[in-house]
Amino acid sequence: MPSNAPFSKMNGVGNEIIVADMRGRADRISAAAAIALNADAATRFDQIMAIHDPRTPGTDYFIDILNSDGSGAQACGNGTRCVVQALATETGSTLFTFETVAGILKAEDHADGLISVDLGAPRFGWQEIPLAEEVSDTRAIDLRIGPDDAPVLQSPSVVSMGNPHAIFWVDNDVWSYELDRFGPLLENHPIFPERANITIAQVTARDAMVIRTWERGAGLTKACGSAACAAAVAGARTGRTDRAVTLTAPGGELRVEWREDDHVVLTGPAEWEFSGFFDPATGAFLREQQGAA
Ligand SMILES: N[C@H](CCC[C@H](N)C(=O)O)C(=O)O
Repeated sequence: MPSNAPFSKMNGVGNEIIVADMRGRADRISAAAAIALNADAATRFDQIMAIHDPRTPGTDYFIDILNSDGSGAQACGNGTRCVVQALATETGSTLFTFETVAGILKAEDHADGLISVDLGAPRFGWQEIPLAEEVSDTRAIDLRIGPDDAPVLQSPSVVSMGNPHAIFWVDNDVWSYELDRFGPLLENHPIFPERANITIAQVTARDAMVIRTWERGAGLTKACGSAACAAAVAGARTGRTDRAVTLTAPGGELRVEWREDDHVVLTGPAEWEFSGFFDPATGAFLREQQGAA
């Protein structure tokens, strides 16, 4: 039976992340293990970032991403920053190239303690997001919540950052919308065959917005990095904002730049909380005592 694997509980502006060290082993973290870890208050998480040995020359590691419901995700910006911080502490390197199921991404640990992740180019085609039916303009799709003549949320911009996102633009305070009630309906709406991450965004300046996200497979989170990227890109694409934006999520601030070369770069902090060992098959874990050898 494979032995336990080391993990660290971390967060990226409040996005709860478990970084699991699966290097040197062939097994994968099971959905059951993810669900068990999420059921314990000490290890409750939004995503697990599992670091595996590299599969492709030129990449440092392969990263598997699991949501707290056990499903897989293709991208996780905040989690990638946590991975960078863990690996930078271990190796002293500051530049990393990761492979995920969505492709290759590069990340950098800056001297000021912030970490940048290049999530690559956004995709706007309806098949790429994906949507269930042909939509010619993904800047605003026909989808609403609430009565037809007085919708509460409507006409989201949709974009893939490797994973599917819908951004609903709102005029009022983002806290005045019942995202916990609408989130599950929108995440699972038939227009999204692979479900979607749902964000409400209030633009407050050409370079600033406030966001809240209901994550696919994880529910309400304090921040979602790829959603911040999707919101910034959709803001610029619809003429609401410039291409460099500071986004305030419930857990803190993230900076996103949609560069002229089409790459989207997310910058923010990462924070270590505690470490331990867990069983990737069952999720049973032991917390490392601070100061223990
Ligand atoms: N928290 C993550 C995104 C997780 C997305 C996941 N919920 C999905 O199923 O796509 C982030 O910082 O980008």
